[in-house]
Amino acid sequence: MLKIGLVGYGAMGKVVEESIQVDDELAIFAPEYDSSLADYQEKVDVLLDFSNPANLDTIIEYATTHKVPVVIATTGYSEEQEERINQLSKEVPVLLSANYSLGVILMNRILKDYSPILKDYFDIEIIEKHHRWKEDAPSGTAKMFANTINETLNYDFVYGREGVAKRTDKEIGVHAVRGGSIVGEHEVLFAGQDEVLTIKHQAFSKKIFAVGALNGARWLSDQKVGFYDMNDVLFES
Ligand SMILES: NC(=O)C1=CN([C@@H]2O[C@H](COP(=O)(O)OP(=O)(O)OC[C@H]3O[C@@H](n4cnc5c(N)ncnc54)[C@H](OP(=O)(O)O)[C@@H]3O)[C@@H](O)[C@H]2O)C=CC1
Ligand SMILES: O=C(O)C1=N[C@H](C(=O)O)C[C@H](O)C1
Repeated sequence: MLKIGLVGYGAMGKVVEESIQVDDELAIFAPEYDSSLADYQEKVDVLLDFSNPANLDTIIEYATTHKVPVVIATTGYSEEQEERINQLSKEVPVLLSANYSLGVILMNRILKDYSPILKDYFDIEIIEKHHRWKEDAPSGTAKMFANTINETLNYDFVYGREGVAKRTDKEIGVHAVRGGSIVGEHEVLFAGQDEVLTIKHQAFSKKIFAVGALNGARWLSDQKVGFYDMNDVLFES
């Protein structure tokens, strides 16, 4: 039985709890459903964080003190925080993904393989859509896609456009839409002359993120100290 220390009991935390309750191999451990790990009376096997970047200090302190692997799902970290997560991975196993759905991980792989070809023919724009309660913009997934596409390009990222804002050849536009209860949509447009190629992922339920992150937690519990992403979970084992 793997004891999951759930950090964050918001919209995603509740869906994670539901997913754990129907799984005989997992147990949830978050006694007060409080984001403060100081209340944990018992050592958990893996921390699973769906909360807020403001919790990072507490997570690092708990993980390093108890030598517990950490699955990070929270998005919106600053560069300085990303560097601290990197340092954390030198002490405990860390799995980080801005999106734990299978479709998005596969889409990222498609973008990695095909953007180097497509970039010679098309302008690239990313559009993400999320629910009205989302705090960070653009989404972690949109940033992941932008970084993947840019691996071989070194273009500028342009976040939205306003006023006189003519596009250049060497930019990737990134656009965030917020409204209603949209679970999560990510679209990458490859726009050419008289034709547009679109690669798109739509999430219809938050369950896909919870299930993916729990699979990641199972996998991470057997790993050595290091920094991992979902490619390691899905394709390297
Ligand atoms: N990687 C992935 O696949 C996915 C990642 N996410 C990310 O997970 C995170 C949580 O998403 P979601 O559950 O929808 O968000 P919610 O706002 O619904 O929940 C956030 C949770 O974090 C807690 N929290 C702790 N500290 C803070 C703080 N300083 N400010 C705000 N909240 C805090 C909240 O506690 P309280 O209620 O007491 O404020 C709440 O329990 C987000 O960063 C989101 O982008 C979401 C879906 C998929
Ligand atoms: O906040 C959300 O809801 C989501 N956040 C993640 C992100 O920022 O990419 C993943 C998913 O799209 C849902």
